[in-house]
Amino acid sequence: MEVVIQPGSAQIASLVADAVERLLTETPDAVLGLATGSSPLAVYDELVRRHEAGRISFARARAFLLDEYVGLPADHPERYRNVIEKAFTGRVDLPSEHVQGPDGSAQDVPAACAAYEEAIAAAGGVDLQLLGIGSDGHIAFNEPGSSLASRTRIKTLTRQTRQDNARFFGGDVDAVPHHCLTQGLATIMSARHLVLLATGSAKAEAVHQLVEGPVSAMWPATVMQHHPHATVLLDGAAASRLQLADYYREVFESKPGWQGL
Ligand SMILES: N[C@@H]1[C@@H](O)[C@H](O)[C@@H](COP(=O)(O)O)O[C@@H]1O
Repeated sequence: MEVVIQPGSAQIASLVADAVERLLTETPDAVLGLATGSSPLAVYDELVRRHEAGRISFARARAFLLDEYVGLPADHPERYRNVIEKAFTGRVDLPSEHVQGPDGSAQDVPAACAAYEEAIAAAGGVDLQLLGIGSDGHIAFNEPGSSLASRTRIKTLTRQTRQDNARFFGGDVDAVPHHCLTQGLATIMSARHLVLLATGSAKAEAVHQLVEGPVSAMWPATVMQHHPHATVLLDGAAASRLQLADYYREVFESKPGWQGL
């Protein structure tokens, strides 16, 4: 796992956009894994800037979302399909029919989850998966206790996650759905490159566990320690509990430029 500590979101966004630009230059029909939440927003803004400057085209790319709330109406602004369109995909030349997410309004939930797994596999798998991390260590919506071998399925959100996300629902925790459909940990682990972003001290303990803790379903993100190509980008606050922070800084500073993330 590569740990990259940067001064702030702007520097992190630039490095991640470099990785996406490089991928799309080499493979214009690459498959992107998109995350919602506030962590990737600076990355999306930077990708939009580069698209507007004529540096990146998403016209042939495809994208899959990590997760979706269950039961929100199709036009609800917090439905992740709508959130990602507003934050990113609707601002670039990525055709909307190339963007898929789990179907949170499906009547047959197991069938919808299986269909989503099949769609990702049929696209050849995800090349680069963006990830945030919950303060309880979840990735996508894989809450503590999630099977490390899990695939796309329905999950019940923890009180903590619903409280964390209440800010997107006018501060009303009761307005946050109890259920979601989420890619499983094994689904996420099938992506070829995992890129996790975390900023702020609220993430410091989860980041410490992710990078330096034992692999455990209690901190689901720790499964990433088993991934052969995982990059974790942090600001100083999110990195503040890392025991080997100085070493990670030294490794990144002495990294050959051609290597990229
Ligand atoms: N399902 C999303 C996750 O994919 C995201 O990583 C997490 C952190 O969000 P934020 O980046 O806003 O802190 O929030 C939600 O729970």
